[in-house]
Amino acid sequence: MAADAPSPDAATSFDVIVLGGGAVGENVAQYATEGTDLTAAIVEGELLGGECSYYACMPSKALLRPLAVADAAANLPGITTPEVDAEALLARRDTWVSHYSDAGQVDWAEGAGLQVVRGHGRLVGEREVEVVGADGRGPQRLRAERAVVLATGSVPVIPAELRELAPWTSRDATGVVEVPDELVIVGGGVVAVEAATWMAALGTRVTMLVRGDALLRGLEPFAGEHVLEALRGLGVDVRLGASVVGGEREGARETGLGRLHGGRVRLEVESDDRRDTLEADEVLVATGRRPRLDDVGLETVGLSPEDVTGGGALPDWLHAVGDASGEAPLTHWGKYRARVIGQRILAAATGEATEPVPDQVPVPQVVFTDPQVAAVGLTEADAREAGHRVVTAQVPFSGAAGSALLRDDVTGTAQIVVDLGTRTLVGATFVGPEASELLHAATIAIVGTVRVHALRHAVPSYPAASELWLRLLEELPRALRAG
Ligand SMILES: Cc1cc2nc3c(=O)[nH]c(=O)nc-3n(C[C@H](O)[C@H](O)[C@H](O)COP(=O)(O)OP(=O)(O)OC[C@H]3O[C@@H](n4cnc5c(N)ncnc54)[C@H](O)[C@@H]3O)c2cc1C
Ligand SMILES: NC(=O)c1ccc[n+]([C@@H]2O[C@H](COP(=O)([O-])OP(=O)(O)OC[C@H]3O[C@@H](n4cnc5c(N)ncnc54)[C@H](O)[C@@H]3O)[C@@H](O)[C@H]2O)c1
Repeated sequence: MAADAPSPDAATSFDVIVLGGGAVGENVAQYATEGTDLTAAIVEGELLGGECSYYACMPSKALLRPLAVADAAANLPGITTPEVDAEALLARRDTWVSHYSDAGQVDWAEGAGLQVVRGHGRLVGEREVEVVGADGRGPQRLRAERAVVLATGSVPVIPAELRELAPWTSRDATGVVEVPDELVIVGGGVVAVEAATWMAALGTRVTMLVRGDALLRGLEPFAGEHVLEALRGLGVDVRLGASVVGGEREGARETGLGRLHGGRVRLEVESDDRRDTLEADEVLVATGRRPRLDDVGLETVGLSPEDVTGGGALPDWLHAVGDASGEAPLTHWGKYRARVIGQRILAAATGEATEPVPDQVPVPQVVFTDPQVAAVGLTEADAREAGHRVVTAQVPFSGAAGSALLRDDVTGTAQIVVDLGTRTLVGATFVGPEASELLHAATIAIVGTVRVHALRHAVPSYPAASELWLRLLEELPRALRAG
């Protein structure tokens, strides 16, 4: 059973204490102890399983998948188009978030021999942690004999001009209960484009205010262009170069997850030196996230949040992983780093050899819009900026029989970026239906430093979408065909 802080009979000393029981915290605790007698406590202030399980990845993908299938079906002659059933869609979301119960995760943790301590944890000195229960009980003092891991995740950044409006954050969008007739989304990143997709499907009139001139900056420009076209096709009013400079709302207050947070919102919007007023039932802030390190007691050990996220060395007993570390805020990346760091903690305790880790591991990411965007490694621009001499190959997503067969209106683009010196892949981006499934081959090619001439002998099945790889390799200069 999970321990409520403070629990008089709970052990107060553990080999490893993990602050934050998101997917990443769970993984690091598991990898730091598995197959040994080492003990670990996971201190969790909300739900074990964290943001991804209840408020982020799981609910958003539970909402998006039926929509993508319905849209594909609408463009596949031979089957009757399924209709979106909002109530059933939200019910699917509720199932996938286990109705906001973490009982299953607690069972898993206990099965893995991990102690769950409920409450807010903070450092109070070297290897010393204090936990205060959600009801204010405590504090309970815990001691880490070997390591403390900060896996406290991240919080949304809310621009000052919107704070007084009690805006929706991504939690409300994924947990939507009261579907607004009109919604303004501020931001043009991943949360914004995914949320716009499901909110539009639920029948909301969505306006996106994007301060830059493109969506999904940081990815290949063609990715943002495809998604812009798709969102506009769904009826989303995407306004580029538009910034919120002020706003007001009557009765702005927290009313609960996914419920309207007050009366109508009035926003002052600046674009092209013009000011307009925009009204809506709700405003969703999707302007990025920052590591949650303000309230973990770093000052008690002479550290600041910047010391943790800056990439410098931390004391040997302290680690940061996942969103809290300032690295790519993605579940799979955090879990990868958790496996590496967990294994290092275990190795230090047992004398086992540490697993070798390559210097440069590329970060993959999938944006689950329709079409999907899947990218790994460097964009062409980033590769050039990093000093690589590169060549790219680009083909339409419909360029192979298998990818064209996926639906009759296939749009999208596939591109690889190849370093001319090493003749290996340094980046790849696929935009198209089910593009996520093409990505891992690129990740393997980069991690394995496979020369592109060798990839020509990796034969994709016919007619599968992976035949796009053949098209891409054929587009490269002939000189690269020789090893
Ligand atoms: C809408 C949305 C959709 C997303 N979709 C995807 C996706 O499809 N794929 C993907 O890879 N990534 C996705 N992400 C990113 C992903 O959610 C995060 O990268 C991931 O949750 C990070 O995991 P974490 O364990 O580091 O942090 P979290 O999941 O945030 O977990 C941290 C935990 O620590 C607890 N905590 C914090 N401070 C304390 C404290 N002092 N004491 C005790 N407990 C504490 C919190 O309650 C929380 O449970 C999405 C993000 C959002 C916002
Ligand atoms: N499918 C996935 O893997 C997935 C899905 C959702 C979120 N995530 C993760 O969550 C993280 C956070 O997502 P996000 O969309 O909030 O952040 P983001 O960094 O992807 O996008 C933030 C957007 O807000 C804009 N912005 C920033 N400050 C602003 C301001 N003051 N006013 C107006 N616009 C502003 C930026 O220009 C950008 O368009 C992402 O980095 C991503 O790693 C992943």
